[in-house]
Amino acid sequence: MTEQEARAILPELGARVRAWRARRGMTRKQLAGDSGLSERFLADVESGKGNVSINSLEAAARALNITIIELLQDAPRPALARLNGLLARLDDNQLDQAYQVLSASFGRGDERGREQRIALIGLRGAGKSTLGAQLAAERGIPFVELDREIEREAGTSMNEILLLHGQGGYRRYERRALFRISEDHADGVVMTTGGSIVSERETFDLLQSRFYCVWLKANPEEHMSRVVAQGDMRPFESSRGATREALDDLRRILTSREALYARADAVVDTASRTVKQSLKDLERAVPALEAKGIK
Ligand SMILES: Nc1ncnc2c1ncn2[C@@H]1O[C@H](COP(=O)(O)OP(=O)(O)OP(=O)(O)O)[C@@H](O)[C@H]1O
Ligand SMILES: O=C(O)C1=C[C@@H](O)[C@@H](O)[C@H](O)C1
Ligand SMILES: [Mg+2]
Repeated sequence: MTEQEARAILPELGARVRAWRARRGMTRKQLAGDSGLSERFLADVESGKGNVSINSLEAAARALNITIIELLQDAPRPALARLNGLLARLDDNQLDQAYQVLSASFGRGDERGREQRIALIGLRGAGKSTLGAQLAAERGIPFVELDREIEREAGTSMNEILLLHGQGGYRRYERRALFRISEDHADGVVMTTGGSIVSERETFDLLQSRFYCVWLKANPEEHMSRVVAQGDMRPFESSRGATREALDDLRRILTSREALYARADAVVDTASRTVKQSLKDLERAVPALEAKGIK
């Protein structure tokens, strides 16, 4: 973020503090009293001049009886807040059900050709490349690796993209590549993805809206032994192969992503299965192949 962009946030933040204070019907003097901040400081913040610290922001939010997140997020949409309130009471299973119901009514069913575009998601060593290539060959449809398409989009290697443009740049090329691949393959494709694709909501939403997603999973030990066999430990914390540290890191990453991967349309567990068995499981998990031209 440039200094100029950082400064542009301050008037926006000031307007939000003012709007919340108005909604609560609090004078600036009251907010100062309740938060322990000075009236002068609050006046500066509200007019976009004060570069407020996290602690002061927290104090103002608490006095307004909201969380710091609510203070920072975009203007609340009452209908969305009502829905969020309802969803927040559900457990994980109920949330999955709610997601299915909502996406069936309002979601991505109308995306042309979606069911024929298979995206394989999952952690490294899941078998995305191995099984993806075989599934595509069997179906007689193209096989693409998203990471290679991102490199094509950027005209340079993955390392260079990250070096030159950072994570943000990588994600931008990734979204462009996703658009292009889905536009180019109305008659079907099998695509592998990078393990972290689920971690940015906007990208994962785009992926799910245009591709039928299958989570290929395994247990941590198998992920690790498959990755070690390939001799490249990314993204796990290790310079010396399958250390305890690397396995702990893998477990942490898997745990933190499990609920996201689980949003896939289908799950195939490759643990203790041969490649041949998993290919059969994958075939069963994906929609039947439509004859070309029939939509
Ligand atoms: N049941 C199975 N299904 C898939 N692959 C398996 C299975 N059992 C063992 N393997 C082996 O695990 C490895 C999976 O590697 P692969 O490169 O396909 O994973 P990947 O998901 O593409 O990983 P990356 O994210 O690094 O690209 C292969 O060497 C494959 O032979
Ligand atoms: O799971 C991950 O976070 C990653 C997986 C790899 O495919 C690479 O995309 C990168 O090392 C990050
Ligand atoms: Mg791969």
